[in-house]
Amino acid sequence: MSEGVILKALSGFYYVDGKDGAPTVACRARGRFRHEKITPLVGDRVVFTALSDGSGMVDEILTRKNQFQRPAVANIDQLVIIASGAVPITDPFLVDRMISLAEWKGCEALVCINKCDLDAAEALYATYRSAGFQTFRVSAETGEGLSELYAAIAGKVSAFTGNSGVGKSSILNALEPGFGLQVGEVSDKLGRGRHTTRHVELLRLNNGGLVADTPGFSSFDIDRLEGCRKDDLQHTFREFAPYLDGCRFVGCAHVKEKGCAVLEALAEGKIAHSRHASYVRLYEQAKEHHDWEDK
Ligand SMILES: Nc1nc2c(ncn2[C@@H]2O[C@H](COP(=O)(O)OP(=O)(O)OP(=O)(O)O)[C@@H](O)[C@H]2O)c(=O)[nH]1
Ligand SMILES: [Zn+2]
Repeated sequence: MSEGVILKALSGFYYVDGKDGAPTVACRARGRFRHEKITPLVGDRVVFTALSDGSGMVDEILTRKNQFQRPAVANIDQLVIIASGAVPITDPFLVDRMISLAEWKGCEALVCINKCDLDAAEALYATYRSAGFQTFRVSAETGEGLSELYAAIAGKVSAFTGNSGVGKSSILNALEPGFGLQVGEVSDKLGRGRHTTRHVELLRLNNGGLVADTPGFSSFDIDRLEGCRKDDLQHTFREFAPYLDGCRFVGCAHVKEKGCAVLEALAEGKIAHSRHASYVRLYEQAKEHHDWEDK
């Protein structure tokens, strides 16, 4: 028996990495997973048995560190959130929602601003750096900044996400020329075919990292932060942490309360306005959702 990672799931087969250059093994899952209603996921760390015909059998799924429903992946170490100050300009709210999702699921959030050859996006860069995130400025076009990004994903399991046309495929191709992912004009990509279900796959980098190929913001399960209650949300904004104990009222929502230490920090410029605005928007969503759900 060996240990490996599921890189791809397709038609009942799970493609498990062959460590140290050994070929990927196409495995079936033991029947008991079906009886126990457990579906192996891409990213799962598994124990498998190689069979004499070259195929294999997944015997055991090791405990997951986290899991996402859309795309269906497990054990993501970090979300690499790609943004751009050039067309198509990224709405910071979408970045903040992804960051909260990452924090909620227990993975690191990295912010990577692409298309710096066209626009350096100083404000975005300053916002995320000062909020305490690893923030990169890159250009898939010129190669600027890519070596820092490459180093940050070495040895980790990363999922790249970002609005359509921001350059996710271009960055991955520039990092690993062997990938040959399809890059398109923004307008071409809006046509038919873009909405067909895509299978997630983990791609292996030469630096030991694995990356999930490019799900867009819309395909990540971010419509609502699954299970994240309005009172939990404050903890997904890491730059609020130093102030959370300083509010006058226990259970302060940090929206418009008197004596709120978060709002004071906002007024003093210690918290970015766009970040707090995203918090308020997510807070309202969480409130509505759970009011509805609790009835
Ligand atoms: N100037 C410039 N153009 C870029 C850069 N990165 C990507 N592009 C262009 O932006 C367009 C979209 O790039 P993609 O890599 O296909 O974007 P994507 O994020 O993978 O898009 P989806 O697959 O729709 O989610 C292409 O025309 C790229 O050539 C960059 O750093 N600078
Ligand atoms: Zn407060």
